[in-house]
Amino acid sequence: MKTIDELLSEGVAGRRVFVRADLNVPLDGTTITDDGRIRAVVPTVRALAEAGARVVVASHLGRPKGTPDPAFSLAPAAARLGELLGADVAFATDTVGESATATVDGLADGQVAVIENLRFNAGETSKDDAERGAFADRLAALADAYVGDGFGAVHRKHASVFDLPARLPHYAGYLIATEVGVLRKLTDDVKRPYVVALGGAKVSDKLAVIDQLLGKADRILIGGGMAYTFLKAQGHEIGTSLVQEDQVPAVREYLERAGKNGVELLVPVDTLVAAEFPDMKSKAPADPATVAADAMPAGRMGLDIGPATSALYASKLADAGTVFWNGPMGVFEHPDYAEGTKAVAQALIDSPGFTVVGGGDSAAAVRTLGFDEQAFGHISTGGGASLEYLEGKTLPGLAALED
Ligand SMILES: Nc1ncnc2c1ncn2[C@@H]1O[C@H](COP(=O)(O)OP(=O)(O)O)[C@@H](O)[C@H]1O
Ligand SMILES: O=C(OP(=O)(O)O)[C@H](O)COP(=O)(O)O
Repeated sequence: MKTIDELLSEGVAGRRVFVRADLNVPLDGTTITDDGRIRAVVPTVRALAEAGARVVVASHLGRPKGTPDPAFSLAPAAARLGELLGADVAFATDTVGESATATVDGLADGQVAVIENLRFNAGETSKDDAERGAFADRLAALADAYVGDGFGAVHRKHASVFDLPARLPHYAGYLIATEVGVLRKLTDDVKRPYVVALGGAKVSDKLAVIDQLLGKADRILIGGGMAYTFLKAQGHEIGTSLVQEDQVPAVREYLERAGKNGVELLVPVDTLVAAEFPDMKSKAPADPATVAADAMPAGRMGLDIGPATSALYASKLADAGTVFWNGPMGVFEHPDYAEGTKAVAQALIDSPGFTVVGGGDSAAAVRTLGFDEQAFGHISTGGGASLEYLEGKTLPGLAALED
């Protein structure tokens, strides 16, 4: 894999360099609530700009449906990137249209532009190779070289991640190099017990990862929106909680296999429930009840792990040699559902082992809940990407950067 340092040594002055970043940051309206992913790509963008490149930064944000949707505009991220760089950053209001072409054509050496959300185009995420390829062709017309630095998206076989690097001289950016360097430690030299904590809302993606983790981890702690598919698989009532019905049989099989393999696969013993998902705007008190995991009332939604589960999970982290945590334990953005996530974050800090927190929201959680980033071994910008790396899978966005 060639790195950005090789590109810099070849000389980039006057060349248009496409940087595929992951600027998928949490937003409250147009306010960025955690800018960690933007800060993470600054070294790459700054190095290119200082060397005189015309830098074209691209990313997805959220999951728009292949068509422009102002709620998912990258404009706030572009503005924040400009603040962090201490320079004007141009913004194209489309991705491969007139605005993008004019904006890139208007760049002087050393200037930076952000183009609009890649996922405003159906070609970005299409499963059809030709459709993705056609979109990648249009992206390729904007640049002379490609730097892959969107680590959080390298597990996606998307046009800007997988197809575009094949069309341009391609290099790995500083963030990808750092992330891979750290995660390699978790595959090559894992100190045991190896504990993986999983939560969050991308239930389908993350349930699939457990299959492989059962052969690698000593303990797997389940929380967040994933937990209720497990409780359902155990035959419990889960009310209106998040669930991945089609994966219930697979989860049942995981529970059985964990028992046979001697892996501790732990699910919550208690949970916080409420009548509805909390109002994130007002953050009004939600008044949840704590119930045993096998006694959830119908019509209620599980929104955090309960205190007994927090204590149990803390005890399972207390002697860990290695910890990987992806996915908040509850809807931490609301103060009434943040305790489980806080407890697990604190347990990682207290653990003697090497600790890695991965994922856009998990990283945002530890920062916005007031934890010191330095107290963790590594905070990764990738959740699903890190998990799939740890699974041992070939990641499209890394494979595409190989020579
Ligand atoms: N019980 C739950 N029900 C619904 N959403 C949940 C639950 N627990 C956690 N979440 C949500 O999961 C989201 C983060 O999920 P995800 O994107 O999978 O994590 P990451 O970005 O760290 O990989 C948070 O916004 C949080 O509110
Ligand atoms: O937020 C992301 O992943 P993560 O939630 O696993 O950390 C990445 O930006 C990938 O986004 P996607 O899961 O919509 O492809």
